[in-house]
Amino acid sequence: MKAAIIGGGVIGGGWAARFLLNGWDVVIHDPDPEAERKIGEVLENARRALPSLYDTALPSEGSLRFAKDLAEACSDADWVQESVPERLDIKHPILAQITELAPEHAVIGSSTSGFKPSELTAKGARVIVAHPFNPVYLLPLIELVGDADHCARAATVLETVGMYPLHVRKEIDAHIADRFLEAVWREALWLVKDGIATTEEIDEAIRMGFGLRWAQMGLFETYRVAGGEAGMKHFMAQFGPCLSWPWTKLMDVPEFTEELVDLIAGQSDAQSGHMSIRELERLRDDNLVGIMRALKHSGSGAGGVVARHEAALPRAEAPVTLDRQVPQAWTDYNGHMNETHYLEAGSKASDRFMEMVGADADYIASGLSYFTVENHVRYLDEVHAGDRLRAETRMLDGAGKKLHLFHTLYRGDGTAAATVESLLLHVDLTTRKTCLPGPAVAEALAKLAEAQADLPTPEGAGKVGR
Ligand SMILES: NC(=O)C1=CN([C@@H]2O[C@H](COP(=O)(O)OP(=O)(O)OC[C@H]3O[C@@H](n4cnc5c(N)ncnc54)[C@H](O)[C@@H]3O)[C@@H](O)[C@H]2O)C=CC1
Ligand SMILES: C[N+](C)(C)CC(=O)CC(=O)[O-]
Repeated sequence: MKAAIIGGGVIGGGWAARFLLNGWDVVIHDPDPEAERKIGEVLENARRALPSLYDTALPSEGSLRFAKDLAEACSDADWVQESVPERLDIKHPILAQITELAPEHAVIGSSTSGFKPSELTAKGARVIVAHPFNPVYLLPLIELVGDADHCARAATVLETVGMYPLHVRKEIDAHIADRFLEAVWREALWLVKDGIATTEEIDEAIRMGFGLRWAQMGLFETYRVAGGEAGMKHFMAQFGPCLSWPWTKLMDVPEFTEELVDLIAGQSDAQSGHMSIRELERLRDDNLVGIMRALKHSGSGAGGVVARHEAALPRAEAPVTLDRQVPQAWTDYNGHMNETHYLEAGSKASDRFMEMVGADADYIASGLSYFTVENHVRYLDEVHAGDRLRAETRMLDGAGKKLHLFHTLYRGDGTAAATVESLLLHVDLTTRKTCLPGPAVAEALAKLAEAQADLPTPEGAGKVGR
C-alpha cells in the first residue's frame, strides 16, 4: 500500500510516520528545502515511541521517498493526505490537482483543523476531512467528515494502521474536538491576560486534575460518576445553574496585541524554554506511551484501540514465542534493558507457548492453567531500546503436571542475549492444587516431546553461571 503525503510539516510528518511504521510505502511532497531533515527527526521520535505501545512486532517498515511534484507523489497512491497550511487559497489548487492525479480508488483526506468539507470541495475537489491529532503517529483519533462512502472506505483503512475513525455526521466549523480545544484555549488566554494565572499554573490545573480523567472516561462518563449514586440527573441538577453564572468568558476573544503575545510567549519560555521542541516531543511521547499502555490493560479509550490493533497483527509462530521491539520504558540508568524485563520477556514467551499447545484463554476460563514455580535467567548480552527481541522456546519436559521450558532471547542481529529457563506446574484454578492437564493439552505436549526427542539439550540448560 502507498500513501502520498502532501505537506510534510508537523502533521504531514506524523502521518508519514504512522503509515510507514505500519508497513506502508510513503512518498512525501513538500517544497520546503528543510522538509527531509524535519521529517527525519519526526521519524526518529516516532520509531522510538509507536512500537513501544505494542507487545508484538509491527509490520516491517515501508519505504520512504520524496517526490519533486504532485504527479510523482500521487501516482499509484492508495491514500493521499493533504497537510498544507490552514489557508483555503493554498488548499484549493492543491486539492484540485490531487483530484486530477490520484487513482480513482484512492482516499483523499485533508488534515484541516477547521474547514468544512463543503468549503474544501467548493471548487470540485474529491476530498473528505480526515482530521488527526498531534502526534499523529501515537494518537488514534481521526475525525472523518464528508461523503459517507468515501468516509467509510477511509475508516476501514485507518483501522488497519491502528487509528480510531470518528465519523462526524454533520459538518460544522472545527468538527468536534477542536470546538473544545478552542473553548479551553480562549478561556486560558483570558486567565493569562487578566493576570489570574500564568501559563504554568494553567498547565498544572489541567495535568494535575481533569486532564488525567479525560484520557480514560471523557467528559460525560466522568460527570456521571461525579453525580454520585444518583448519576447524571443529580449532576445536572447540582451544576446546571452555574452555566448561567459568569464562570466563563467564552463568547469573547481577547485581542492578540503585541503585549498579550509577549506576555504568553515570555511565560511559556520561562516554563519550558530549558528544553528543545524535540526533547519536549520525546517527553510527551514517553508519557503518552505510558498512559496508553496503562489504558490497554483495561481496554479503555485509546488503550482499547491499541489492544484491538495488536490482536489483528500476525502472532509469533513456533518455535518463535515472542517477537517485539524493546520499549524505552524497559531501559534503566545504565542505558540498556533492565534485568526485570528479561524475565518479563520469558514470561510472555511461556504464555505464548501455553497458547500454542492449547492452554489458551478458553482453557484458562475452563478452570485449568499453569503456574510458574521456578525461573533461571542467564544474562548474556546487552539489549537496547528499539532493538527487536525474539524468543525461541524448547520444551525440555512436558510430562505429567510438569512443563519445563527453555527460552532463548535473541536480538534483531541474531545474538543470543539471554536464556530464561522456567518450570511450570499444571493447576486446577478452583482448588489451587496441581493436577494433570486436560487431554488435548496433554496430547499436544506428548506430540511435541516426540518431535523433539532427538534434539540435543540446548547449550546452557540446567546450568548455573554463564
Ligand atoms: N499543528 C497541529 O496541531 C495540527 C494541524 N492540523 C492541520 O494540518 C495542516 C498542516 O498543519 P501543520 O502541519 O501544523 O503546518 P506546518 O506549517 O507545520 O506544515 C505545513 C507544510 O506544508 C508545506 N507546504 C506549503 N505549501 C505547500 C505546497 N504547495 N505543497 C506541498 N506542501 C506545502 C510547508 O512547507 C510545510 O512543511 C493544517 O490544515 C492544520 O490545520 C491538524 C491537526 C493538528
Ligand atoms: C490547534 N489545532 C487547532 C491545530 C489543533 C488541532 O487541530 C488538533 C490537535 O492536535 O490538537
